[in-house]
Amino acid sequence: MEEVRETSAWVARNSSHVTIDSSGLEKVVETMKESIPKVEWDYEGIHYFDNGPLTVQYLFVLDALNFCFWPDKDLNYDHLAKGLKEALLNDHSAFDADHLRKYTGPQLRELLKWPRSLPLEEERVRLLHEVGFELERSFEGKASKLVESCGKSAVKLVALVTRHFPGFRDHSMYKGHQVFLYKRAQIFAADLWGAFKGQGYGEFNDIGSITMFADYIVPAVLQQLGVLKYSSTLENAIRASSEIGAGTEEEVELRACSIFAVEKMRELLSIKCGKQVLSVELDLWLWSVGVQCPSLQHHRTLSIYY
Ligand SMILES: Nc1nc2c(c(CN[C@H]3C=C[C@H](O)[C@@H]3O)cn2[C@@H]2O[C@H](COP(=O)(O)O)[C@@H](O)[C@H]2O)c(=O)[nH]1
Repeated sequence: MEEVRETSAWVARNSSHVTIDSSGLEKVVETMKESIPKVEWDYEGIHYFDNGPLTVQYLFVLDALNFCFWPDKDLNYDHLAKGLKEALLNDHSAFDADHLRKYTGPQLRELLKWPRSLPLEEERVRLLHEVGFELERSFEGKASKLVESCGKSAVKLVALVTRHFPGFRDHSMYKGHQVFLYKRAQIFAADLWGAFKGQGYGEFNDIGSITMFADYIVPAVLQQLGVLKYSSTLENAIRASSEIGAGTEEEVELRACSIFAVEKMRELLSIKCGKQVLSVELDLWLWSVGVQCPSLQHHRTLSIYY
């Protein structure tokens, strides 16, 4: 994901509101010298897995909807992963492409057993339709065909997903530059790799190319660890739970600086301790720390990308 790395680095070099504190970064790496924390994919036991193509379909639908849970204070990622799993266990055809094309808001709510409107519900439904329609048009209705056509390359998979499915084209304009973040497309590749343990549909020869997934949890963890520093205006806005507009400098910097910081962390681990770690592994560790910390305050942006 050279374009994600390069454009995030550009943002980090030109940022106004978020900075990477190199001594904070070194301290964190120091604590990881002895043993690098490793978190098992699906450590929560909430995902569907049958070692076959239906799991690929499940993960693609999951990552098509893997964004913006916070507007409902009781809703989180676990509800989505578990709800979709239950739906699939009850009806193996629930995510067939022709079904995906037809979901309504109330049906999606029912599927997730959620008693009220979902945040950005209309967008969630539109994205499901987009996935169903394009899978049917180009991949015989099967996300597994999409994955098979990538020749074990995560980079190709991200390129193919973003080319065919506009909802996955997570990018922004920043100080006149186009910045690529591709959170949901990259996490789809990582979820396959994690779920299938690097085998079968999860075998990618270039998994090291994937960056961290710029969401709203990991930036907050990096700040708490002292790796990211915010301007006082940004810090106050996050503390006050004020909404931060999508595409604002602040929002792009929070996400891009997180990607750059995790790349730096990986580099430093290699230089200082000779340990080779994947950004995907660092991401899952940082994310799991964040979701287990209920007092963590994260930035709030209405977005379909994360
Ligand atoms: N960077 C990063 N962000 C991630 C995930 C995951 C889940 N990955 C699964 C894969 C294997 C594991 O076992 C995990 O279960 C979700 N998110 C993001 O978090 C936010 C949800 O927060 P809350 O509202 O509190 O539930 C939202 O933006 C969502 O898109 C990740 O891994 N990395």
